[in-house]
Amino acid sequence: MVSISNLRILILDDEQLVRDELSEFLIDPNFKIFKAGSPSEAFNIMEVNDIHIAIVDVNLPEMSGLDVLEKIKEDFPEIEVIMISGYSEMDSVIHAMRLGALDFFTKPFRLSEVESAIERTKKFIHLNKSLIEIKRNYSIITKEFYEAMGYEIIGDSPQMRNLINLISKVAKADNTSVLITGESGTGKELVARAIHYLSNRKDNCFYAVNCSAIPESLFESEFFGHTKGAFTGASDTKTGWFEAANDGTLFLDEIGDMQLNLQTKFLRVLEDRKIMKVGSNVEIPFDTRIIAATNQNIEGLHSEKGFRLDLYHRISSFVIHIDPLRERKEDIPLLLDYFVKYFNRVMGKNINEIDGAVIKRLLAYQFPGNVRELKNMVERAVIICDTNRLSLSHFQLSHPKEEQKKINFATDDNLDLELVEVDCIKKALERTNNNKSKAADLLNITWQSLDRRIKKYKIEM
Ligand SMILES: Nc1ncnc2c1ncn2[C@@H]1O[C@H](COP(=O)(O)OP(=O)(O)OP(=O)(O)O)[C@@H](O)[C@H]1O
Repeated sequence: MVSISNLRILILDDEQLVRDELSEFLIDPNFKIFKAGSPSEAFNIMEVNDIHIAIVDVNLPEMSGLDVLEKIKEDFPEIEVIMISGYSEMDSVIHAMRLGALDFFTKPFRLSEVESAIERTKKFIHLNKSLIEIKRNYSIITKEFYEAMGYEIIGDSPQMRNLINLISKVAKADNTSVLITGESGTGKELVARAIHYLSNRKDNCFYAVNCSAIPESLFESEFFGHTKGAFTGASDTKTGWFEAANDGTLFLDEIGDMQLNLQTKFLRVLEDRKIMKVGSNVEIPFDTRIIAATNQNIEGLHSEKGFRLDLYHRISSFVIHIDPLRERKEDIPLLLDYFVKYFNRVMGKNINEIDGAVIKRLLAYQFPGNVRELKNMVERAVIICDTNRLSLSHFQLSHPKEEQKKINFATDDNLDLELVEVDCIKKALERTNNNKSKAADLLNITWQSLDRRIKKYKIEM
C-alpha cells in the first residue's frame, strides 16, 4: 500500500471550541493539523498546503458547508472531505455525501467516531493512490512500447495489465528464454517483439522463424548457415539465423511443430551456445535470446506431440500465457476503436462513429481467431463503409461454425435473445431466397412483424 507518512488535516469550523477539541482528538505524530474559522481562511490554507483531508462543518459564515464542499471538489479534487453536522441536519449530510463527501460525524462528537471517520478516509486515500500509481506505471510501459516499436499493445483487462507487467519485467532479464503460449491470433508475436524492443537487445536483430515451415533438409543450413560448396546448390556462404540474430532475439513460432530429430540438434546448440556452419568445422559462439511460441498447451505438447522435455525446460525459463479474446471481452471495444483509427489512417477514411449494436454484437461473438480475426473484420468493415459511421451491416462474422451454433440454439455463452432472433431471421431469409412471406411462415410470425424486425436489426437482404 502507498504510505502517506504525514497526513495533513484541515479543520474548518467557526467555533473555536470545536476546532480545539477536534485537534486535541487528532493528536498523532503522523498528523499535521491546520485550523480555519472561515471558508476564506480555509481556502488560503488549501492553496499553499498539500491537504489530504478537510473536516468541514455544515454551518459556516460566508458560505454554507455544502458550498465549501462543492468548491473543494472543483478546485482541489484530490482532497477528501468529512462533514460535521448536528443531529437535526441529516438532510444536509445526505446531500453532502451525494456531492462527494466521504464520511461524516455528528456534534457533539465522540473520539471513536472521529477516529473511525479518519481511518476510513485514510484507507480510501491509500487505495486511490495505489490505483493512480498502477495506472501511471501501465501508461508509462505502453508508451514505451509505442516509442520502441511504432505500434501499441492494446488492452485494459486485468489479464492484459498483468501481461504487460510480465513483459516489462522479463524484457530486462536479457538472457532468459521465454515461452509464449496462447491460441492463434492472440498476439504472441506482438508480445515477443515487445520483449525484444524493451530489452537491451533492441538495437540488434529480431528474427522471426516459423518452425512448422522449415523442411528437415534445410533445417541446419537455415539455422546454422553453410559454407560455399557445402552441398550441391550452395553457391555462396550463408549466414544462419542464430548468427543473424546474434546479440538480438530469435523468435521461434510454432515450436511445437519442430520435428523430433531436429529438436535434438537444436537442444545441443542451445546448450553449447555455439554453432557450426554446414561444411565447416569452425565453432561460432552466439549470444541470442530465444523466445518461442506455441498455440498448443504445454502438457499436450509433451504427451501428444512427444516434444522433448529437456528442450521444453531449456526454452521455458519464463512462460507467458495470453488469454483468448473471448475471456477478456473488455478489450474488444478498445481494440475495435484502435483498429478503426488504424485503418482510417491506412485507407485515408474518416470513420468516427460506431453503432452501439456493433459493439454489442462483437461482445457476444466468440472470436475463434482472436485479435487477428477482429482486426481482419474491422479492415473489411472500413473498406466497405462509405459514410463516417460503422454499423452492423459492415461486419461479417466470418466463422460459420460459431455462427451455426448461435443460429440453431442458445448456448451457455450466448443467451442473447436478440442475437438468436437475428440469426433465425437471416437463416429463414436465406432458405426462402429473401421471400419475406415464406420466411415469415417459416418463422411463424406475420409478414409485417418480419418486416419490422428486418428494419429494426438492419438486416441486409
Ligand atoms: N493486444 C493487441 N493490441 C494490438 N494489436 C494486437 C494485439 N494482439 C494482437 N494484435 C494484432 O493481431 C494480429 C495477430 O497477432 P500475432 O501475429 O502476434 O498473433 P499470434 O498469437 O502470434 O498468432 P499465430 O499463433 O497465428 O502466429 C497482429 O496483427 C497483431 O498486431
